[in-house]
Amino acid sequence: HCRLFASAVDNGDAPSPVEPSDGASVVDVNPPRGTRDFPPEEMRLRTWLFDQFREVSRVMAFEEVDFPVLESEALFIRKAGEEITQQLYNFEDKGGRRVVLRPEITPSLARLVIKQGKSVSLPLKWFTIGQCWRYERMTRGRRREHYQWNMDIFGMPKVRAESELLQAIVLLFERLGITFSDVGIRVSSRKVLQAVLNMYSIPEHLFTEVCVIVDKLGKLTREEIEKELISTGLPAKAVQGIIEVLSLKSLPKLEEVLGSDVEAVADLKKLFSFAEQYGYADWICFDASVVRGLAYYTGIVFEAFDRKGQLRAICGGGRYDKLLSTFGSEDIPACGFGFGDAVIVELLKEKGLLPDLSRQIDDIVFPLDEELEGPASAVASSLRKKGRSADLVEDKRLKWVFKHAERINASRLILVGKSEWERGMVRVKILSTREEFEVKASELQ
Ligand SMILES: Nc1ccc(Br)nc1
Repeated sequence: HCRLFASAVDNGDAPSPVEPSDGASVVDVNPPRGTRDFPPEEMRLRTWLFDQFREVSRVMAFEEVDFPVLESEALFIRKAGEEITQQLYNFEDKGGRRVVLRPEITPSLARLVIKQGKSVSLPLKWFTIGQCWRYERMTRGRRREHYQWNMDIFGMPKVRAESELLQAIVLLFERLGITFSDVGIRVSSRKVLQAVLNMYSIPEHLFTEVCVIVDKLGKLTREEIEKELISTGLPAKAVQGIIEVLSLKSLPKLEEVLGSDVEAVADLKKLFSFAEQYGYADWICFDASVVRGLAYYTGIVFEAFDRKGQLRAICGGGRYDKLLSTFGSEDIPACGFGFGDAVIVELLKEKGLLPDLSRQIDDIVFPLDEELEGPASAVASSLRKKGRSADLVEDKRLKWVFKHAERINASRLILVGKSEWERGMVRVKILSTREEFEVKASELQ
C-alpha cells in the first residue's frame, strides 16, 4: 500500500551544470532523476508530518520498527502483473545478489514477523515511516522515491484490525485539520469479488489477476476493463456480473445480491457498526469498486480520497491473510495500510492547512569583538546545557546580527561586551519588546 510525495524540491529536468570560468564543468548539483533534496524549509514540513504520523501511532499503541531500504528481489517477485512489481528498482550487487530498493514496506514487515517467529506475541501492531522506490521511465516525469507511513497488525483475524487502522487514518486527518467533508474513505472487501467469481464458478487462480485488473476502474474505461477481464478467459456473463456488483455503493443492495450469509457482507456490516461506536462513521462509505492494486489483499480493502476528486488516493490498505505462505511460512492473518506524504501535502496546500513552520531559535550569542569570542563560547555552552537553542554568531556587523535575529525568530540577543564581561555581566536584548538589561553571566537562564 503506498502513495506519493508531492512537494519538497522537485527534480524536474535538471538544468545543465554551471560552467565556471576555468572551463571545468561543475558536478550536476541536482539529485538523481526522480529524487528530491530536503532543504531546511521542506525538511521542517516533512518532519512535522512525520511527527503527526508518529503521534497517531503512539496513541494507537503501535510500536515503531524499521528495515533496510535495500531488500532481496525475491521478496517482490509476484506474477499478478501489478504496476509495483513491473517498476522494481532492481539490480545485481557486487556479490551477484539480486536486490531492490524496496517499492513498498509490507513484504519487509512479513519477513521480520517470520524471522521473529514464536518470539513475538500476537497480535502485534507495528508502524514505520520509510522511503520506497520505483524505477519508472521518466517519460511521465513522476518521482522514483517517496516516503510512506505504514501501520500493520499481525495476528488479528477479525475486522477489529481494519476498524483500528481506519481510526488511525481518521485521527491523522483530524490532527491535520481535515474533515470528513474534505475526505472520505471508500471501504469494500475482496471477498465481494470472490463471491461473484464463485457465483460463476470461476477458478480460484484467476482471483488475484482479476483484482489487479478491476483496480484500474476509474483509470481505464469500462470497455478496456471488460476487454482485459475477457482476456483472462472469463466468460462474458461473469464479466458483466463483476462490473454490475462492483458498481454497487449500498451495503443493503450488496446484501440483496450476495445474501446475508456471505462473509464479505457480514464483515462489512460489522465494520460499519464498529465505525459508529468509534465515532468515524461519517468518514467511511461502502464502495464495491475498491479492490486496491496489490496482489496480496484477501479481504477488506480501503482507500482515502479527496471528495473533490482532484487528487490520487491519499492512502490505502487492507487485509492480507495469505502473504506469509507466499514466503514459505505459516500464514498469520494481517492487515495494514500505507500513507504517502505526497498527496496529503497537495491536499493541505489546497485547503490552506499547511502549518507555519518558520524557524525559531531561543538565543543569539554575539561577541562584540574578537577578544570576547572565548567568553561567548562559555555563554553559548551554558545556555545550551540548560536546553536553550543558542546560535553563536561572530565576524558580523551588529546590523547583520539584528537582521539575522529577525530571520530566525530569535527570542533574545545576548551581547558579550568587554566592559560588561569585566564585571561578570552580559547584555540581554528581548527582541519582541526591545527591552534591554544586564545579567550576571553565571545566572543567565
Ligand atoms: N511503489 C512506489 C514507490 C515509489 C513511488 Br514514487 N511510487 C510508488
